[in-house]
Amino acid sequence: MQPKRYTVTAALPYANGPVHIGHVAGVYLPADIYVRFLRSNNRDVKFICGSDEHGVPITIRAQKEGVTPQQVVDKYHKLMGDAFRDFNISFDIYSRTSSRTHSETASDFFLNLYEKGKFIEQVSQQYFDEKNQQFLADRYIVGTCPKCGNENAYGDQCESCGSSLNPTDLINPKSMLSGEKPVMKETKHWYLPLDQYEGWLREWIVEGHKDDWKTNVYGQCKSWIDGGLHPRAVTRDLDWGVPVPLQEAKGKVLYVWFDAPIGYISATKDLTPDWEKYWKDEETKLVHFIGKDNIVFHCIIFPVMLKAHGDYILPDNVPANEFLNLEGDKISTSRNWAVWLHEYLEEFKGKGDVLRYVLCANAPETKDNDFTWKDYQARNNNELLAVLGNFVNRALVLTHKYYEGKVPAKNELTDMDREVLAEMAGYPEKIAASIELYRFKEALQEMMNLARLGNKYLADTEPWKLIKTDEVRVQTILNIALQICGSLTILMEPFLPASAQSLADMLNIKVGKWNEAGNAEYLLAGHQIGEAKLLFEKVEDATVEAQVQKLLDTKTANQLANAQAAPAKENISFDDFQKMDIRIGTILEAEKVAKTKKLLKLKVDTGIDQRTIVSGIAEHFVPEAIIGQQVAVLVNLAPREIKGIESQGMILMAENADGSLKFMQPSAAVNNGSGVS
Ligand SMILES: Nc1ncnc2c1ncn2[C@@H]1O[C@H](COP(=O)(O)OP(=O)(O)OP(=O)(O)O)[C@@H](O)[C@H]1O
Ligand SMILES: [Zn+2]
Repeated sequence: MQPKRYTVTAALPYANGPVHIGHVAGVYLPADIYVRFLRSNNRDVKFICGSDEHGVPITIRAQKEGVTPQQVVDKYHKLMGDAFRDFNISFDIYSRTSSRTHSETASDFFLNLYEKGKFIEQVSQQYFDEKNQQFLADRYIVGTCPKCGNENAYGDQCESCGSSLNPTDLINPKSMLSGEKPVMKETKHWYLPLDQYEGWLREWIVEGHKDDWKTNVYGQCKSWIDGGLHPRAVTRDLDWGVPVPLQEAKGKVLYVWFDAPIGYISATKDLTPDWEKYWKDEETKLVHFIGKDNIVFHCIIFPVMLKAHGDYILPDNVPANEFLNLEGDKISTSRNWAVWLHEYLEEFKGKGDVLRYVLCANAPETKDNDFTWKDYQARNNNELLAVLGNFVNRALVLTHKYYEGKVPAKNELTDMDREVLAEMAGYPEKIAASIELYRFKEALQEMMNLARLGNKYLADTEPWKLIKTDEVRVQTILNIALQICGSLTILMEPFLPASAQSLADMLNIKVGKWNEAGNAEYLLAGHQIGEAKLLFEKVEDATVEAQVQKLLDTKTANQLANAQAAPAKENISFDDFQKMDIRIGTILEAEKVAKTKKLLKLKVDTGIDQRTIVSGIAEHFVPEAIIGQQVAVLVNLAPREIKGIESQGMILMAENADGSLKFMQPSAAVNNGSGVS
């Protein structure tokens, strides 16, 4: 049965960095496609999102940058909101959890559960930083992971092996604030007894959603439930967050994962006075779009909160995606390994839809996927441009050429015409079926198949040849081609909204509703179409090469930033050192050793003599550029034959963390032969 209305939420992005393509592919794009589709079907839908502005990573970032947490979230809230808008993510509201409405709503929610006796209160020993007089929650504490030995594991999670941890699991715990070893101190917190809901969760998810939830989501939930659930603290000793609304809880705030999902509710309140209909009426279908690391919060913890409250509906589905990687590596905000949405939109003006297309076609729906610039280029050039853009352009240009831009009449139909029209009529339903099942990749493929159908139809009928012999037939062919274009405006709109609008402008029509797609009379004979423009442009090699270079630069910068000096070698005696005869000499000649990549043959004036040295530095220096430079030479290294040349000594080099080589040079010119000691 069709629901009366929909509430669609997209994970609240964390306001400690900009939006990247992983976020988009995982969450915001599929959610937007779904919502646009629902709107096109005249369904009553509210599309809800906002920034998640609480939690320890925000306060840590603020401390690092020497600003207030509010300044951090203000900056990223704006950056993210603007990027989503410019990318045509059509939220009905983009709110934030530092808003007044939100803190009231989250507070009330907590109190409601508190008064119903839904929490367990527990006093326990927790780490405390004596120097800063503060309890150390979650990421405020680091130490060695007991599972994998990573020395920088956080109090709540090890990012190296993915284990979820408690602060007390860490070996050698250290405060992130003072760097000191924390002490144990008593503190009281409120826990949500998830274990008491195990039976209910089993019934609701394990039995109830076996068939309609995605296997990756269902599997994760089942394994959590099978593994046994434990009470989870919903309060923290912190000063950044929604204060716990109890007298005895001064200085404590709600745990960020307790308050964030309530953010969906408070955002809806900010959107409409009718908000309760969207959260409390059984005839509303609630759908959460998220990435895989949020599954436990949206399928277990938040539903338990809603259930404990009692007034709210539960999600009908949580179509979580797996992760998108970038050029073979995990996307990471802290390592700057990402394609940032706002940067893309700046550098690729007017090409938002190309990214939407690529990220949908390659979405991590059932497994982790990889974004590469090569794939971006190929999909743009071979699919968007060659199939969709090309078909539309041909249909419009020919209509202008033969009929002054007026839709020609549909005359007598051939069998082929009838088949093409029948196939076209089937697409709206086919695409709808895929979208309703959250299979957006498949839906996009079907939309492109309609463009392929149009392309093939024109290639098979060849109106540009027929025009000389059978003009009446050409009228019919172009009429049908234009009907396909008309349907495409509607069917591509959820995926490529800006291009759908451009195409509609060219056809001089409005983007219609879903039920108008597939109609063989969508454009009436005689209708004047507008100017034909190109929907897509070729992406050149140089463009993607520049993007790849940008990523390589990031990699190098990371290597340099994270470089650790190699451990010291064993001690040697002064005599051992004295045995080495190191002199300053001048390079007189330099040339590449034939048929090698790395070797230069150098002639060096060592002050003692002029000698030949073969050095593996050809990838780092242009021969002509190093002539005349003074360098340090180990002159008593036993001679050695390299590629048939006798090398008499060694040039000393410093190797940087990025692998580049630099000469060891005196700070001012000295006589050749000067000893180094
Ligand atoms: N690479 C990715 N692929 C798919 N989904 C992602 C990816 N990274 C984040 N997401 C999802 O995007 C949503 C918002 O992410 P959130 O702001 O919580 O950042 P995050 O997971 O901490 O990412 P990051 O560490 O890269 O900033 C979440 O639902 C998350 O699962
Ligand atoms: Zn680990």
